[in-house]
Amino acid sequence: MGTLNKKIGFIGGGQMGEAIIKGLISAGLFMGDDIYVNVATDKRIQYMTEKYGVKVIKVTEGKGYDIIVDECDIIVLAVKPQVLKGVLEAIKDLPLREEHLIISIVGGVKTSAIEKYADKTPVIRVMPNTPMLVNAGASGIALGSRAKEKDGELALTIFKALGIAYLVPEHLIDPLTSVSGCGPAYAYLMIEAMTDGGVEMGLTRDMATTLAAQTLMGAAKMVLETKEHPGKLKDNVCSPGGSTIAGVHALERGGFRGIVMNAVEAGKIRMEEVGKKAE
Ligand SMILES: NC(=O)C1=CN([C@@H]2O[C@H](COP(=O)(O)OP(=O)(O)OC[C@H]3O[C@@H](n4cnc5c(N)ncnc54)[C@H](O)[C@@H]3O)[C@@H](O)[C@H]2O)C=CC1
Ligand SMILES: O=C(O)[C@@H]1CCC=N1
Repeated sequence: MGTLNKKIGFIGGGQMGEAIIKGLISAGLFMGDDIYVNVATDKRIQYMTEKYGVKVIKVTEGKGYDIIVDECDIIVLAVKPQVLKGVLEAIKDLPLREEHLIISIVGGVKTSAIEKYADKTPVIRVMPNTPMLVNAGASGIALGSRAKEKDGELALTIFKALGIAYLVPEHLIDPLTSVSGCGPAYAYLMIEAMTDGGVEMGLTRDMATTLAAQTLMGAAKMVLETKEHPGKLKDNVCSPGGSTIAGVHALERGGFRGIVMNAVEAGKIRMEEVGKKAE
């Protein structure tokens, strides 16, 4: 048994389910043996079993969730929003108890929508992100109406093992989604664009990608470790009359900060729409 001395089951073992499983095993919170995963394809059964030594159960015609409900203390909903309703319809008649904890990472879907299908079980909503795969995740956690402080502590322990995690009121989860959930994609665009610029100036693609990625990581580390305002750190790079301020001018002429703020706003609006459709 892992250090949490609990069993955890994942309904959905795709990209995010796998990222969480990998992090939990390497943190020692759960052993492969304590982890159950529902998957939808045979290929995934073989991959998850061989790679993580977890117990994998295939879902066919809406069946296969009972083992997770019977065996696990924590049930993680890690399917796409579009299939969530079918999953909830299928698990609502299973013996979900007060002692279970449901953790949903499904984008946009409120705890109240999930609580309707599980009349005793506490529900927690988490928005993690893909850098969990390399132990550098950033998650927001919100408690549903039945979740107690101890449930929040448990979720914090789980997601802090995969990076950083904040407990927030639920109305902040959609805004947070667009900053940290979607944010990696925005950062990859920046890395790709800086790489293309480097390639245009004659750098090899490999070297330019590594330089750009290391630069974003280093800049992020500076913000986190020095706790300086990003504007001050930016000023420190800009020599008077130098190259950085010329680059900053070019970015601002293109509306860089406004565009990024628009992206964060668009992500939040879309997440709300996706959530409403899924509920
Ligand atoms: N991709 C991301 O960066 C983030 C995603 N999320 C949320 O995580 C959830 C999962 O996303 P991903 O892992 O990226 O998707 P994914 O498509 O990689 O994984 C979903 C998995 O569920 C399986 N599945 C489909 N129907 C099923 C069923 N009825 N029962 C059991 N398993 C079933 C699929 O075969 C697939 O492997 C989504 O709701 C998304 O909003 C949250 C944070 C970040
Ligand atoms: O794009 C999405 O909807 C999900 C939620 C946050 C990241 N990926």
